[in-house]
Amino acid sequence: MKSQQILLACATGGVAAKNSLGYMVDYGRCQWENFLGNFENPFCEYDDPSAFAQVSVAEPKSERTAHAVETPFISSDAQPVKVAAQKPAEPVVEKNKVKEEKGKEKEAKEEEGAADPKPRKAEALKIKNDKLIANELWPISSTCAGHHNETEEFCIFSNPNFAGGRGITILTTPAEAVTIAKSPAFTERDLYKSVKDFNAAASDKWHVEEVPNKGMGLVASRNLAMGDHIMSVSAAIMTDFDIWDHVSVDQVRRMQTEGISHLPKHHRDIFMNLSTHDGADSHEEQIYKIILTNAFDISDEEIITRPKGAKIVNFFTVFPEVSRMNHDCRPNAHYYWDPDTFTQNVFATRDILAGEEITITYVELLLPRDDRLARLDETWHFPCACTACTQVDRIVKASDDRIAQILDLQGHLTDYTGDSYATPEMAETLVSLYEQERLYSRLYEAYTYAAIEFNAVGKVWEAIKYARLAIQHSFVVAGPNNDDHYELAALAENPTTHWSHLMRRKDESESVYRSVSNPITTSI
Ligand SMILES: C[S@@+](CC[C@H](N)C(=O)[O-])C[C@H]1O[C@@H](n2cnc3c(N)ncnc32)[C@H](O)[C@@H]1O
Repeated sequence: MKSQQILLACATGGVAAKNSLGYMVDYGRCQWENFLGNFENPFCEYDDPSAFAQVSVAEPKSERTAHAVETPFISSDAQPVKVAAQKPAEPVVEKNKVKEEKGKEKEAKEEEGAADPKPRKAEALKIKNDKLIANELWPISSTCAGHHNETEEFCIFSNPNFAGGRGITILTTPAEAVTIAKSPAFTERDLYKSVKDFNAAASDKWHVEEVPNKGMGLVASRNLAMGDHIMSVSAAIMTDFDIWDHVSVDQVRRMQTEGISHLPKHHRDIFMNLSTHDGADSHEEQIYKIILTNAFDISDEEIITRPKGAKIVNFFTVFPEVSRMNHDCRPNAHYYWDPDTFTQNVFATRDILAGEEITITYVELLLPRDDRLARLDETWHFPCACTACTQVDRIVKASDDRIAQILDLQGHLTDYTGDSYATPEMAETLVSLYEQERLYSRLYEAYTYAAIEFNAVGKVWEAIKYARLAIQHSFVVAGPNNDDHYELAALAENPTTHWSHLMRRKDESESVYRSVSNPITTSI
């Protein structure tokens, strides 16, 4: 399963990415230096602040539907939407490689531009055109900034009418603003309305209250059952990751502050109430630190109106109510991003009692206790006080041993070659281990393996049972339209035509297991 990647960043600049299966990549403390040498912090790229162009203001107001009060629905030729699963967390090394390549591309482009000024002119014209269109589509589009050597500009785009008047602000390029404004959440009347209804759902299910040693937290107001919807929340502010490659940190901070001022008061107040982790000396610093402490990493990968071949853009995104959830190494809730509605959706991964805190994880959970503690300390600077972290040594060791066993079993179960030792019993052991470890948001992985392994030896009824369980659990952590859903539904419906059928059966003539070339997409 491809799954959602989030970024939650600490007030002092720590950033970590994780996907909806709890697979987390810590980028570490990324402020002005390369932490652990594994994340090239865009903040560090320019140390000469004068290298940045001064602010420019977008086209005159007459070019736009300034402060439109009418709902700005835009006609779209968008095709019906398929919400695919989300992007898996990129291995850090890969991310560095991408960045390196990006740097080389940039250099090559610069050389090209120096030799022949025409491409640069054409690009500038295109950007101007994008800007005009973006200004038409966004009721408020204001300050722009960029590096003086480049044509790339980043601007503030706000729509105070989005989600029934809750509003949204996006800091990105004009081209990306056009893409977003043409996506279903902004163009389809029913979806647009449902975003309002989602936000209104705050609720008899949960409330915010002070939680010992954690600041504020989300607490269940009534009993919730596994799979219950907890909230769906639209974004307050989305900041394009690439902005730090082109705009100085100070300028980004000013733009974020201006962007927040464009939000309607109600939404702005909820945002301004969020945690800065350790306080702030000015309004601008408060906004900056709120974003660092509370942002999730959202990808536009699944926005279907994205032009073919266009690069994928990631955003630091704050969904204010969702950010009230504190971390727990054995959380009882999980979330996924729905690009159709531009909402972050939270569901219970187990039964939750009234009065219990509702929690998510900020880090990869298939790690020994000490590694989890270290990551949380390095990245968020808080000592994790959850029950899994504060047990006596003997219990911690038993838990660490189970984690090691889980990783070992996964190694076998993801081996689809003829040499694999994987068996249905291994998959059932994995189910049991996840239950013992209370890692409920990962159960569907184990159910998926069990479905495949039983089908692989021809036990179709067990395969159907586990495929159905996997579907039920994957809804909770990745939404109803995740990629694996279709695969698992095909398996549950007709196991004998599924690629996994009899996959592990011994071939009598060659005495080897049959290997497959198209294993299920589960990325764990
Ligand atoms: C996204 S916010 C969570 C909500 C926050 N507690 C509030 O008051 O709004 C993240 C911050 O909450 C605190 N926090 C989250 N989980 C915690 C935990 N398990 N233990 C201690 N502090 C925690 C840390 O200060 C962290 O920087």
